[in-house]
Order: sequence, then C-alpha cells, then structure tokens
Amino acid sequence: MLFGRTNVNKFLVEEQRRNPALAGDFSMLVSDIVRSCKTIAQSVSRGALAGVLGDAGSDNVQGEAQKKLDVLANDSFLHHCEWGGHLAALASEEMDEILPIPATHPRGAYLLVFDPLDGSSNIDVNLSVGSIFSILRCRGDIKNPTEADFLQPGTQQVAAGYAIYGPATMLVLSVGNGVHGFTLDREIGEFLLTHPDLKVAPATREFAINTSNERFWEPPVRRYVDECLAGKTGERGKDFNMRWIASMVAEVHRILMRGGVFMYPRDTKDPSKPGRLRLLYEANPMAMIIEQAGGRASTGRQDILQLQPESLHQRVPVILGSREEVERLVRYHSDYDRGEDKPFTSPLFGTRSLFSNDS
Ligand SMILES: O=P(O)(O)OC[C@H]1O[C@](O)(COP(=O)(O)O)[C@@H](O)[C@@H]1O
Ligand SMILES: [Mg+2]
Ligand SMILES: [Mg+2]
Repeated sequence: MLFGRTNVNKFLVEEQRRNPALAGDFSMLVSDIVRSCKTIAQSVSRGALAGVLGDAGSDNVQGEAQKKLDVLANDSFLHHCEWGGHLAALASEEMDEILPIPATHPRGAYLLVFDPLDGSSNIDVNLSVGSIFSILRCRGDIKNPTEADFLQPGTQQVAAGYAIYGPATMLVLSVGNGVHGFTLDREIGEFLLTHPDLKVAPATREFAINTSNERFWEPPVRRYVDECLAGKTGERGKDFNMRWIASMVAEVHRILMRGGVFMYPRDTKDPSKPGRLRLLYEANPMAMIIEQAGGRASTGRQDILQLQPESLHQRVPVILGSREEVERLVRYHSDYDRGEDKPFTSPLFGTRSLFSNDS
C-alpha cells in the first residue's frame, strides 16, 4: 500500500489500476469533493474570526434550525461539484429536493449525496464536526435525473467517505477496496495518506449512545447497555467505557481508530421517526466505511447496506462498529422479536424497564 507523500490523486491512480471504472469522471469528482472539504476545513478552523458561528435563522426540510456553517458547507459542495461536469444531480441534508445539474452546465453519470456538516450542535462549542458523502451511479437519464435515481441500496455506492474537522483535518475514503485515511497538510494544502487500510477492532469495551434517550429505547438496546454498565460483575464480565460526542463523524472516526460501537437506535421519542440519522447521507456512507474496514452496520434488524431507500431524507436506526458487539445487538433484537429476551433492570436509574411488563 502506498504511504508517505501519497495524496488523494496519486492514491486514486493506483486504485484505477485495480478498477478502471474509477478513472476519468470519478477521480475528478473526488477531487471536487476534496476541494469542498478543504474550503469547509478553512472556515471551521477560523471559527469566530470568519464570522461563521451561530444560527443561520432558517430551517431545513427536516424542521431543524440551520447553523451558518450548515449553509456555508452546503454552498461549498455546490460551488465545487456543480460545475465539474461529472454529476447528473446532487442531494443534501440541507436541500429539500434533489438538484439536477442544469442544462447550461456540463453533466456526468454520477450522483452525489452529502451531509455538508455533521454534528452541527458542536460548531459553536469548538468541537469536532465533519462532512459525509456518498457517490452513486446515475442509472436513469442523466439529462433528467429524479429522486428515484438516488433511492439505491447502500451496496450500490461507488464510494463513500467523510472529512473530520478535528485537531487535524482528515479525509477517510473507501472506493470499495478497504478504508484509507488522509491528513490535511495545511502547508502544502493537500491530503496525504497517513492511515492506509484502516480496520475496526472486532471486539471492544467502549460504547457510544445518547443515554438521555434511555426511557425511549427498545428492550434489546436497554439490555445491551445495562450489561455494559454492569461491567465486570455482570453478564459481560468486563468493564466498559462510554463516549458521546454528538457528532457521528467523530464517533465513527474514533471507532476506526480504536474500536467501539455507536448506536442511534430506533426509539419511541417521536413515533413518526424510525430513527434519528438519515439513510442516504449518514447511515449508508458510514456503513460502507465501517463494513469495508471489517466492522458491521445494522439497524438491529437488517443490514443497513441492504435497505431499499424509500425517500431522500428517510431516517433509520443505526448500530455500527466492532463486529462482535454489533452481532450481539442484532442477536438481542432477534431474541426480543421472538419473545425470548431476558427481563432486566436499568443500572442507569435503578428501575425496571419502561418496556417490561412489571409495574
Ligand atoms: O443531539 P443528539 O441526540 O446527541 O444527536 C447527535 C447526532 O445528531 C447528528 O448531529 C445529526 O447530524 P446533523 O448535525 O448533520 O444534523 C449526528 O452527527 C449525531 O450522532
Ligand atoms: Mg449529520
Ligand atoms: Mg448536517
């Protein structure tokens, strides 16, 4: 594997030898995405100096208040990718509908779907945020792309990745041949390959979940977390640590670096939503990254990458990370669905589960 002074372009040239379909438009599209992420990294790093913190004063299609950086990051993706001539259409968390490339622009055969800024609640407190992207092939008419063209299972992704704007800015990319991490060298303005062939440790003692939602969880998730909390004295016979950054990019990155399991599971907080995270531009690209690194990604009941999307902003439950832990969670879901799960108490509150039959 290449290392040292390998930038993203050189890396892609190597990948094209393996898979000629990645030549031409594809690698130029990735270069456009890289440019978008570098621009966003620059704004994030200047923070208050660039006047980019705080609310934009608008809501996105999902009724969420947009931050200035959500809008700016979205504009950066549009600016760098819309004119490249490699796309038939784009779609984003921050745009209600897909954006077909206008007839006045050059067009190509790919679709780009992205979360321009993930972990928005962390922007104003100077913690890690990121951008997530997924590249699909447009199977319909590239002159007249529709939302239906984007509704492809995650297995069809040609590439997926994210940029993390942390203490160092990194780009993590999979083109279907493992997962590779590049660190932005600000002196030369390039992402250099620093973390080739990332692998998710199969076992872990670390979990990440927003425990303020505990009362809304389903029993299998409560069972799993209760067992982690019981530590050495419980079923698992080992102590666990917990992390929650509230930025999926940062959680996934930590899991790639040292293992762990991340959960934003189905809950009853808002029964109209089957999950918090969005399938096309959060769950699918991150599932591809995690699975390409040897981990697993599931809703608890189905592999995320196998889901047939139904709409652009569809939400799904997400459980991903170290293989052994995700498999355990999948087993707990199936035990529960077959009526075979065990009753349990919650160490968090010392009470029996909301979902149990006890009064
Ligand atoms: O506010 P909570 O419940 O901690 O949710 C945090 C989750 O929401 C997200 O921030 C959603 O993404 P956006 O910031 O792109 O809307 C995830 O990154 C993160 O895992
Ligand atoms: Mg997000
Ligand atoms: Mg976002």
